[in-house]
Amino acid sequence: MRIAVLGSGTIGTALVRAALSSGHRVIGTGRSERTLERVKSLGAEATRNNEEAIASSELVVVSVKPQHFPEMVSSVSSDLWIGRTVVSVMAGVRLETLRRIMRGAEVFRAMPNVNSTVGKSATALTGEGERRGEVDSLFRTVGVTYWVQEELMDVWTALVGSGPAFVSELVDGLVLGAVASGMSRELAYSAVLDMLEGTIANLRAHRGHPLELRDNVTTPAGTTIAGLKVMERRLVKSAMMETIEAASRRAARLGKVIDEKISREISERK
Ligand SMILES: NC(=O)C1=CN([C@@H]2O[C@H](COP(=O)(O)OP(=O)(O)OC[C@H]3O[C@@H](n4cnc5c(N)ncnc54)[C@H](O)[C@@H]3O)[C@@H](O)[C@H]2O)C=CC1
Ligand SMILES: O=C(O)[C@@H]1CCC=N1
Repeated sequence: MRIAVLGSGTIGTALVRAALSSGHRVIGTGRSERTLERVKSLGAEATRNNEEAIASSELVVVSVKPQHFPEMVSSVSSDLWIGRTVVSVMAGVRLETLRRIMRGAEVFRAMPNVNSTVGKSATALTGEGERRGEVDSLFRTVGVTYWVQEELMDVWTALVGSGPAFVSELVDGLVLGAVASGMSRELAYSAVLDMLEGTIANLRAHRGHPLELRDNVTTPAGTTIAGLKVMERRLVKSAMMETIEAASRRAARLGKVIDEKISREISERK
């Protein structure tokens, strides 16, 4: 298949790589010379011209930032979408919005995460169409896939899309705590990553509630309960809950704002 990736940034580049590794022919677009050179160095074609990329491809991945989407689609002739399969990885932007601007295309949404750059994304997919299998295969090249109802995309975006940033903040906090207690940053960082990997393996092996693992670690009058008391006093769990809710609300808001811009764009075209 011939695949176009519109906006070859962090996620777009991971998908260019994935598509090439699956034997597809790929054309990536970007605005800067640096982006185009990077795409070429991976073995794909590169162009600034989104229309040229769409016209020559069966499957089109839209991986520009949501804020750049209205401007990007306004520079593309609406006829070009007819008969294409389009997959948007943009946060918030709804299928309904995509269908309205890309008449005649079958549209899907995907929400991967930055771990796609190391083949370890968990990607939510939604939408319907004949190329569902090909869309699934593309994202399985960068990790695991889950087909979900569109209603879940905003919270998925918060939990899994933004999740690596939240976990990185927690990792940084743990490392700094160890540094404050006298450990070198380098040793602490390596130790935290090993501890996280082990904890994930343990949670997956036991498949119970995470609090069962917590209780197995927590010795009466021991070290863990001393730390847990601080987490409880500082409302860490509550903060994590609010973090996911805030990010999810932001995804929904972004979708609404982009939908309004696209509606204006369509009425101006008429
Ligand atoms: N970064 C992440 O962890 C995740 C990002 N996403 C979504 O993926 C999309 C891309 O995000 P990133 O890769 O982080 O952004 P990025 O900024 O790294 O990449 C976007 C690329 O699009 C290019 N671009 C902008 N307007 C363009 C146009 N008119 N034509 C061609 N190229 C254009 C930019 O120059 C840039 O290279 C966003 O919509 C975001 O919501 C989804 C999941 C995770
Ligand atoms: O922060 C963002 O909006 C994007 C979507 C998910 C991860 N990064």
